[in-house]
Amino acid sequence: MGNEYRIALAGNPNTGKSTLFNALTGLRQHTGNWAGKTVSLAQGSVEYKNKTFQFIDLPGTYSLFSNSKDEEVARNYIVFEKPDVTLVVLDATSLERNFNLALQVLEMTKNVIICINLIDIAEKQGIEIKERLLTNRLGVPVIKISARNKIGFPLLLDTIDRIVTGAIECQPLVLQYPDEIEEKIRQIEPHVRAIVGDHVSARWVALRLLDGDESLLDEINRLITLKGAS
Ligand SMILES: Nc1nc2c(ncn2[C@@H]2O[C@H](COP(=O)(O)OP(=O)(O)OP(=O)(O)O)[C@@H](O)[C@H]2O)c(=O)[nH]1
Ligand SMILES: [Mg+2]
Repeated sequence: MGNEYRIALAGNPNTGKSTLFNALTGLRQHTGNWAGKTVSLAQGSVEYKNKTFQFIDLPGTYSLFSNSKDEEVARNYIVFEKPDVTLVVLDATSLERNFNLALQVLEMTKNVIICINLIDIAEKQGIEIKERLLTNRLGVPVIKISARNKIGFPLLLDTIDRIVTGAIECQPLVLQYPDEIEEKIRQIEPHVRAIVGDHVSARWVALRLLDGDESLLDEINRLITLKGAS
């Protein structure tokens, strides 16, 4: 299945992930105007340039730590299932709040596209979004879309295609923490890398360990045990 790629949709609740998913895949997954609607992972595919893009609609979450089952589901999918590309869907009318999750995803995985959705509403409100500047700052493609009006889809599909073929190489911004934390990361990271290898970002795991994320440790333990048994 060399021509099949998995594309995950992540984002805050109510940013239009399921609307985008339905519009792209033609599947009629129920969407609603309230938070936390998506609980199971809907999947649907799109054929594009002799490739199959398998889209996975992740639950909407405000962060990707271990605060809830939904956060764990979305986080585990991005980190351990390793989709070929992760789309982060943001609400153009509340970018500042939405970027919190986008920055978390950039710490977790490399191949990311930031989709700034609800651009129709933002334009009506006079909000100007400089996607080129954002692309340069974040090191990954930033695309303006309107899922409901199917605006921006050709560029989005083409950008996915160019990432999976290697024509675009994402170089996500590495967030710098205060010196004290960076020093701790430097101490922990090599030990983490010895355990997780290149499969998961060692810097991200080190940060989560510093944060005392025990649920993540349990998940890594579970995966190592499974791997050892197979
Ligand atoms: N005006 C406008 N509304 C949109 C657009 N995209 C989505 N919406 C609306 O935003 C609301 C939320 O959309 P959903 O697709 O359910 O959002 P979601 O991200 O899947 O939400 P959760 O599953 O709860 O995380 C719905 O009322 C959509 O019709 C858009 O481009 N423009
Ligand atoms: Mg949804």
